Amino acid sequence: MSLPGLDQEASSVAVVQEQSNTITLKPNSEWRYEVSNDETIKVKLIDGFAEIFGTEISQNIEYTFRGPLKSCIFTYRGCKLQFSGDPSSEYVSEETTMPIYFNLHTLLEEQRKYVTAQNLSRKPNDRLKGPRVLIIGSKDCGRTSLARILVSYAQKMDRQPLLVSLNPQESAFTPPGVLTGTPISEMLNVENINLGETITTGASFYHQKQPIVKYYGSESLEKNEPLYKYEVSRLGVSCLSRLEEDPIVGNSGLVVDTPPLSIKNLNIIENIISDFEINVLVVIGNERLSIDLKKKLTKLNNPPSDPSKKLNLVKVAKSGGCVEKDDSFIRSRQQRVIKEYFYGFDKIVLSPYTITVAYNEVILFQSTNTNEFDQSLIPSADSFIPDSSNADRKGRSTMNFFSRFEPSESSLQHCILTMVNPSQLDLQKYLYTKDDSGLMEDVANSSVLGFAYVIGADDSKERLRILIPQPSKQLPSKVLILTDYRLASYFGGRSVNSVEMPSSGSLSPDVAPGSIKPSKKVSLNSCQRVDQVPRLTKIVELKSCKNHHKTEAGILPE
Ligand SMILES: Nc1ncnc2c1ncn2[C@@H]1O[C@H](COP(=O)(O)OP(=O)(O)OP(=O)(O)O)[C@@H](O)[C@H]1O
Repeated sequence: MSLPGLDQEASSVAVVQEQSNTITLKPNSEWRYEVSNDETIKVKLIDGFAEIFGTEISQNIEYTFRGPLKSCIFTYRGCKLQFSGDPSSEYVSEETTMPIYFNLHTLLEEQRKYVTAQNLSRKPNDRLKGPRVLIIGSKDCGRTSLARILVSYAQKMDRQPLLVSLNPQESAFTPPGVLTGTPISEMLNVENINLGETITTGASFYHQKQPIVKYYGSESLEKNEPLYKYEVSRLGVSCLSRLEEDPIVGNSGLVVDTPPLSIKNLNIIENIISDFEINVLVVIGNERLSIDLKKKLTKLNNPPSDPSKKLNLVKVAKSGGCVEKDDSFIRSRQQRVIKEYFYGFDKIVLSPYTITVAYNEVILFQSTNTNEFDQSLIPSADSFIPDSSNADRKGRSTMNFFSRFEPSESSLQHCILTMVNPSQLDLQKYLYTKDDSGLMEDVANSSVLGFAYVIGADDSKERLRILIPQPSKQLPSKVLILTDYRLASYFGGRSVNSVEMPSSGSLSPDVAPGSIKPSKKVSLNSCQRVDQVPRLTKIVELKSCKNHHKTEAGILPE
């Protein structure tokens, strides 16, 4: 006997639990799941199309997701998933913000098309740049997820955008504590979201990413805000020159992910806008922040003479799936990323190298805590202009971003160090002198070569045992900078019995390269083409649209 009304309700739910581990998703719905620390779930797409933060997953390939993890699998057209393992939480939601994010992608793609067409008739030094997008919002509002979605969709359209991560707590493609800029020319690794494959991880199924990495060393912006701004500006210079030199990347633009920022961090936001020549500022789910930013940025900036530098503010909704990442979740993920940097994971096993170096063979720096030095030495925000003119460099050289320290067991045991390469200096002379003039600035301007882990420091023998990722009898660089990250104990060589590589499988993307033809009439609730939207005259709010219409490529939100 059935109760009146219940049948009707049951048929409207998006999920049908056919077996205990099979999930059927209706179009435009997502399966959200959480995996606890050290737990693993395996998921297979057995029918239809699905994606993880914009990256397509293949049918009949088993994907392994290791905790701690909070994530989702979304489908535009409906799909059937099978999973094994024990997620700590899992449910299906139809309240997705993906169509909104897709609309934002369409808006950016329109701008890329416009820029590509314009650049055909322009000289190399006069080329326009594709959209430069900055994503901001409060903690856990989904900035990183949106950044991944936007670069993945762009990559599916055969673009090569730069993914810039300015959040040292969760650096992209590296261990934490650094700022990165990475050209995305191939799909992202959905199983290993933070790290993925880089050139240090050897042969892999996924295309290896080659980030440019700048040191910051901490996740607290307050600890050394001048250094943070400085490194952001140096990364900005590198990223913009990549956009200028490489026409494919230049037409594709860049997407900048940030730490949680509020209106109190206006100074940092303004710096990022100028350092990366941002022209699309996306605020996630924070009405107050977008209104405050509109007021402040309109007041503080005169309209630029160059129309391609106009700044447009776009407000998008926060996904209901975004979950708060507590401190223990963040720490466990960071520890896992660091271990994987040295040892790889089940599918790509790495063998790091242990070397021994004498205390007097290395030059060690640590980031200065700004609370500890003379505030009058901090240059004003205006001096962090991405410009390498001599006057500017001279001004900065008075700034002590770093302090040198002597190696000892108490200061170095189990610490993570970054290796930087100030190549233009005769380092030998700095090994035996305390005069750091010239060295500090060179260190601040260098890129990070890689990371090292101090297994042990022996004060009696004055020797360090260091783990490095590449085969070498000596350190690739004698200049090392301390980060705030330590591992509780030496994690030792992990033994892994089998090395399994996923077979390639054929991809049938929801958004196949070149297959989507954005509707000529992109109806985005008052959105105009990004480069035509007047500067901050109106906050554009992207909304999802319930109606869909068929295109050659499939379903496209109207
Ligand atoms: N639709 C969704 N369903 C399930 N989980 C999601 C969804 N969107 C985001 N998440 C998860 O929510 C968490 C927060 O998202 P994300 O890391 O993108 O936010 P953030 O704003 O970058 O965070 P932070 O402030 O820590 O930098 C992440 O673990 C992410 O995987």
